[in-house]
Amino acid sequence: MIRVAVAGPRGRMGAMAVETLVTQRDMLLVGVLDRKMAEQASTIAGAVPIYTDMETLAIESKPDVLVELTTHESVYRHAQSAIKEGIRPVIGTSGLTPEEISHLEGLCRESGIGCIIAPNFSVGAALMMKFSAIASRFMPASEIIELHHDGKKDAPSGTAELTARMMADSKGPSGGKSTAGIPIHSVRLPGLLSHQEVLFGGEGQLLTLRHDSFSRQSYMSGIKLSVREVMKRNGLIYGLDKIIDDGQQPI
Ligand SMILES: NC(=O)C1=CN([C@@H]2O[C@H](COP(=O)(O)OP(=O)(O)OC[C@H]3O[C@@H](n4cnc5c(N)ncnc54)[C@H](OP(=O)(O)O)[C@@H]3O)[C@@H](O)[C@H]2O)C=CC1
Ligand SMILES: O=C(O)C1=N[C@H](C(=O)O)C[C@H](O)C1
Repeated sequence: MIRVAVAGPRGRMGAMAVETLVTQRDMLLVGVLDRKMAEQASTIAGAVPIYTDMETLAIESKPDVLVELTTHESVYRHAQSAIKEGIRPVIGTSGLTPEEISHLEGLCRESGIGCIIAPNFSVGAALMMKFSAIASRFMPASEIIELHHDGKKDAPSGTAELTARMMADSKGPSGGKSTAGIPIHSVRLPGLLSHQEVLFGGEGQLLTLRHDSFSRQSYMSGIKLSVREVMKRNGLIYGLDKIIDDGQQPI
């Protein structure tokens, strides 16, 4: 049994993750981390206790894995405390800086535990990133347009940042390692959920790679896979694409 905790259980993603994880036969939801207790309850999803600090959650519920789905303001703090408590983070929250990711990588190495940061848990988005990395070797002039619902708090999206990083890495040293070379445009509108286009311009041609999430269900398989995989791995993995082997069964 993998003992799992979820941070951000009242959120759009966290609530769906709780619903999904409680149904998994090889997982036990042992606690949730919220910043306030629910109005009149100290448990959710049956009898799962609600905690307001990581240390108490760690001591009382002893999770193996923390699924982090809060905000860019709290994810770094939660991830650091989890690793220090020997809890393996599966981070879906966007907004970690490159410096914060490097620091978490060091903490994981020191502690000898795994951590997965997946700015996008949907398999389609992971494939879009892989294909974009390949395309950028042949068509280096490119720009990213990410489009999200108007409730999204951060910009640019974590998906766009990882896509740009993978594209820059794939161009080799001359392409640079920063995302700065690849412009990212952010659109926030009601009616949208999560969408991204990567445009590659060439002489008399345009290649467009596009991914759309129409429902947050698109992320649930990736969350389940990440919880299982983080138990088998050591060190920090950045991107769902790194844990989807070529030729593997559809997730
Ligand atoms: N990796 C992926 O595939 C996906 C990632 N995301 C990312 O996941 C994150 C959450 O998105 P979404 O669910 O839409 O956002 P929501 O705003 O709906 O949910 C965030 C939740 O986190 C809670 N929260 C904020 N701070 C804390 C804290 N310190 N401790 C505990 N809980 C806290 C909020 O509580 P309160 O209501 O009190 O503010 C809220 O309930 C975002 O960063 C988003 O970009 C989203 C979709 C897919
Ligand atoms: O806030 C969202 O909704 C999403 N956030 C993630 C991101 O920043 O890339 C993943 C997905 O795009 C949905």
